[in-house]
Amino acid sequence: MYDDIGPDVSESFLETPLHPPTTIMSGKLASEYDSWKKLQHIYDSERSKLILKDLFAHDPDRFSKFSVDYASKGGPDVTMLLDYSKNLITQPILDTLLSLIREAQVESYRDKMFSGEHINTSEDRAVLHVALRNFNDFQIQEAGTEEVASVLEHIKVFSEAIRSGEWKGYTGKPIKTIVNIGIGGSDLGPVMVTEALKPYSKRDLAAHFVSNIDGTHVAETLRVCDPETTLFIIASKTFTTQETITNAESAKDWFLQSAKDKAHVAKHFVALSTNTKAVTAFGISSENMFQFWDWVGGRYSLWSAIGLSIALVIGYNNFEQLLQGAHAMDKHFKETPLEKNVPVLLAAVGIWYNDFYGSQTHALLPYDQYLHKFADYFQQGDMESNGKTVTKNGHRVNYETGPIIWGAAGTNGQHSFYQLVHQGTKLIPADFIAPTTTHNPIANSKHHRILLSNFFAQPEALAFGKTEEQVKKELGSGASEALIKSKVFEGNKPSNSIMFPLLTPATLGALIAMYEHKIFVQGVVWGINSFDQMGVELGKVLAKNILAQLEKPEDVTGHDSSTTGLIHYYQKYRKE
Ligand SMILES: O=P(O)(O)OC[C@H]1O[C@@H](O)[C@H](O)[C@@H](O)[C@@H]1O
Repeated sequence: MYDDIGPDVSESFLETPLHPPTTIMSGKLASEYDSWKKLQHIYDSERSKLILKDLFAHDPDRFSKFSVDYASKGGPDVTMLLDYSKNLITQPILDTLLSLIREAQVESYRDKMFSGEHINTSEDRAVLHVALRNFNDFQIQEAGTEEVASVLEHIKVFSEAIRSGEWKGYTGKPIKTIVNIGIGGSDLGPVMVTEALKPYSKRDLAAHFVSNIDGTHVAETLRVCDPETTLFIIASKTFTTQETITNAESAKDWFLQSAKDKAHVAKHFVALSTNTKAVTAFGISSENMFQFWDWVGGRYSLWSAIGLSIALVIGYNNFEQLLQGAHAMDKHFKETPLEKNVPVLLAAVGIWYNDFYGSQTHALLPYDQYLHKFADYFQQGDMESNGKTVTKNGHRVNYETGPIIWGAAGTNGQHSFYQLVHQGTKLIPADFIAPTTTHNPIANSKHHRILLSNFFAQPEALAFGKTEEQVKKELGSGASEALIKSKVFEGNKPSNSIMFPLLTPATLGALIAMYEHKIFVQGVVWGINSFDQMGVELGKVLAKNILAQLEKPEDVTGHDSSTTGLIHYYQKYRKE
């Protein structure tokens, strides 16, 4: 049944809609909106006046005007500060950006998403990751949403059985190691969250994540696993993804070399999927399957059964806190006026740089080692969602869509790529993210104070720079012109700063949901479908074809000379 693994079976292509999408689109390109034209005019005529140094000098209240104190309403207490004052905006610019968001009917699309309308038009699906963390609050009409609570209960019971040692492996020993086998959305969320919430983890339960088809990934992982005490979690929405199924088969072969009897698979393999048939065919019984639904997009799925590894690592109660923190952010996004709506504001300033300043990238810079996978996670979250050139109506856009997302945990980045951010030729908007309090207050929190001093200093340096006069004064007479120029920081580089008291499960939930909704808002403005991923298909199709040609040089046909040459090189030098 796995003959057709790979090219044409990703979640995007599984169910091509046979009937037209239910949502009627206006068909306008973003650049046709009046507010877009107004923004272009403002950019052309006022750009030279948008100097952060002057904007701050002329308005002592700039910080309070351009910052929001987020506080959760209901659920666990979460507070967060968004300071967006160090952006190249004025109140009229922000107002116009918000008009653009209104003109694009973001509020109406937001409500459509929350009510379960099929806003993923190309696949005719609802987009309901918000239903996974809803706790019976919003009214959502979609088949499957009524089953969310029972899947959470399944996760709870199972994770407690594993964590307490009640669940035993085939030789009667408790589980000591879990291995999540998945890729993309079935990997990045659990990896990022389990890293981020390490202080809440059960330290004597080792967690590994295998994603890459490169045999090295699974081989190196299995090297440190004991088949008697290892649980494999096969995470795949479609359960047809080539990498995941191949890795899972290899893990099963490795396990059976020791366990011998296939009946033991039930104690050591569970599946997280929407595809019961394929899970059963793999040899995992439906009792050991944690269900989710086609309205959960892969990159929005950590809140679903895909989060099982998270619940195992941090415990079910903490997993639920993560969901509740996200739910409170959903409420904020749904109910707060645009002017104070954190995801909307992030989206608005992002559009300003992406579409008017021509910024190509956006950096996520968490000053928290636990968030070291945050940018990796949102590379998929943002770039797979908004990396599109065609609108929902099939028109080619004549503006930039999703930014390139990248970043690293501070202060490491400062010693590598910050040089270019400060003095390079590109404008790189960045989000600086930090907790006021650390989980590791070693040396009387000295480390954290140093970390935060950098967190405060970098946006300040980016915004205000260092003038030639300042450099001259510092260097004194005799310094060469070239040296002086090399030490000037032009400044006027924009950033957001996001702070919260402590990286708790609920805070992390809110932070992730905040970025999810930012991505949503931008996608609606650009008129694209943020919830399919057709762009990942072509390479898979070509790879399937090439895989069948790898044996003999004479089989290699139908390629350009470069691809043919590369395959021939492989065939000449490979050693099996
Ligand atoms: O969970 P699955 O079905 O194995 O899919 C994994 C990933 O597969 C990729 O092809 C998709 O681009 C991702 O969006 C998805 O998360």
